[in-house]
Amino acid sequence: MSLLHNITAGQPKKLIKPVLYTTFANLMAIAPFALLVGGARLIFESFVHPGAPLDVVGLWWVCGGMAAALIVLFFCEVPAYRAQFRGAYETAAEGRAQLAEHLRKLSLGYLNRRDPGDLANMMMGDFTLVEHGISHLVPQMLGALVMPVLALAGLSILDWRMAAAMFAAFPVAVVLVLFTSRIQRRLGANHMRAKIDAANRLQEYLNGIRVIKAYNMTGERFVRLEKSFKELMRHSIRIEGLLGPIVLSAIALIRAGLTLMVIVGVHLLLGGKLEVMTLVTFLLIGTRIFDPLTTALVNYAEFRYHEQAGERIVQLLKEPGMTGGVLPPEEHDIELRQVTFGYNEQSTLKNISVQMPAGSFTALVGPSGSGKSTILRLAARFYDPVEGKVLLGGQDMRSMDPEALLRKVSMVFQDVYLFQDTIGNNIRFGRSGATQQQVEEAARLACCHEFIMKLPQGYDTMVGEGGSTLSGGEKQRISIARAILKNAPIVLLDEATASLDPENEVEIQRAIDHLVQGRTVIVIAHRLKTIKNADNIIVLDNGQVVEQGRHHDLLKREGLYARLWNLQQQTGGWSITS
Ligand SMILES: Nc1ncnc2c1ncn2[C@@H]1O[C@H](COP(=O)(O)OP(=O)(O)OP(=O)(O)O)[C@@H](O)[C@H]1O
Repeated sequence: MSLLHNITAGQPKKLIKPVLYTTFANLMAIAPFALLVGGARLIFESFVHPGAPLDVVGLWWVCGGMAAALIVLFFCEVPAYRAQFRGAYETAAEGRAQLAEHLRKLSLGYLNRRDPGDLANMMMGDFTLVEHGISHLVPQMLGALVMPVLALAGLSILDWRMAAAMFAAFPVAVVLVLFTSRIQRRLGANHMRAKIDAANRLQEYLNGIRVIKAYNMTGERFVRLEKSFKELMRHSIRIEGLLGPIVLSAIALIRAGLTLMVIVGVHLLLGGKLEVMTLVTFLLIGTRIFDPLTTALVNYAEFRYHEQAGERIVQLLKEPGMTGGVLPPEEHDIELRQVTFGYNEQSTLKNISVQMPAGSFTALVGPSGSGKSTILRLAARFYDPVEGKVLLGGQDMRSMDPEALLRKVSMVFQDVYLFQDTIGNNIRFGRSGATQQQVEEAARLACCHEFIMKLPQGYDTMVGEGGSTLSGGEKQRISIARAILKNAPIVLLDEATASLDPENEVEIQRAIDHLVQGRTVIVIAHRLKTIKNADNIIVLDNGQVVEQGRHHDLLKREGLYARLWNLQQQTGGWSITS
């Protein structure tokens, strides 16, 4: 049962229709064959009993019956075919959507631990194997067994000795194939790993193709990619090379049943212990019975590999998402109370306690790697702390529904991601169902309406994947428009670095001013002049709060903040001097 559960990626009910229809179609497929045996018996009757007239009427009935059976069979096979493919594609489509939904609920910590190639392969490759399992393997395997099982029952009644000879080797073949299961599991897992590694290498190669070209590293990177492809080839050859001969041996054993049956049949016939008609019946059925049996056997071997793909999906679906069902409160002050957190064994934040009152403007400052982005991620509950609590309105965020919580938060990051969709829809992502007027209003406040209107199709202009067709400043402003449209009471902002030109900088600053009005705002500040008016500046160093207060107070202390401030005053940005 767990095999069927796995191969359907947790939806075994989807097999009911395809299996029932296919089994019925296979039952119907026996009718013409049974009529053929009947016809042959009529013909042989006149030879076995010389002088007996040929039953011409009976033969015509057989012919008519065969024609009718063919028509009935056609009308059985069409719905069977439809049920198989509908079942397969429905399962894959629903399963992919269910998995995508589940991924959204998992913590970023879990997703970070998994390779992106692994998840992409699961979404596309593993579900394709599940599709094939439902459309072909399981219905064909079970359907193929209908004829041999009925034949075994019928022939055993006709002559048990002949039936025993016919199926003598079958149990041995089954044991042989079952024996391969464990080897196949190990080889299948290795093959799957090699496939994921090749997908990761390919993704890395494609993502980094600009850097590869710029540094002329084509050769070196390509060697890694080529190596992963060769490794995949090696595992593919190994899985086929080891399992192929075992499955072929099992097939040979099954087919040997026909020879054994003929030998036993001739022996019994010569000894006068078997009628000619019985031998003829066995011969006729024997030639037809071994193909479905070998189909079932080969399908079973393949089935185990596909089952592993489904099992991976089932395991991921079992992975618990972030807990909490309580709706977040209407008070929007945020507090980190004695929080310790690390992405791995190392602690990134060490026993931090900070408060961000509702409606206040808090700035996070500190050297690179000091933990600023990590605090933002905890405030949005992308992760839960290892120790301590993150509180919203005095309540532990762990108890809150993560999705309801995210509805209260607008985020603007440095690395803006835009979807391959129109600019209008990319802004509407902030609030689905927003009218065109509302989208344009948000775009105006974010200082991007003008440049959008200059584009060929205005708000209907398509954006390349990740926003590749727009400049950094333009993408930033679109993401601010998105956040303005969302109109959430909490704003988390990773301020753009000094890489923007002065014109863009002024516009983005204006857009941000609109976004943060009257909200609880936490900003990661790279340029300290932008946070001079912050209500509280939290200075981090190596995962700890080393100072906090207002700009002038911190300057007076002459600590890390004052040093960073003086440094920025001196440089004002980097330049090439020679
Ligand atoms: N997803 C992650 N997995 C593992 N370690 C991470 C991850 N993200 C950040 N880190 C590590 O955590 C530490 C703090 O990172 P964080 O991004 O919070 O610093 P930051 O102060 O925002 O840095 P920057 O100003 O350079 O963006 C760093 O040592 C970083 O390497």
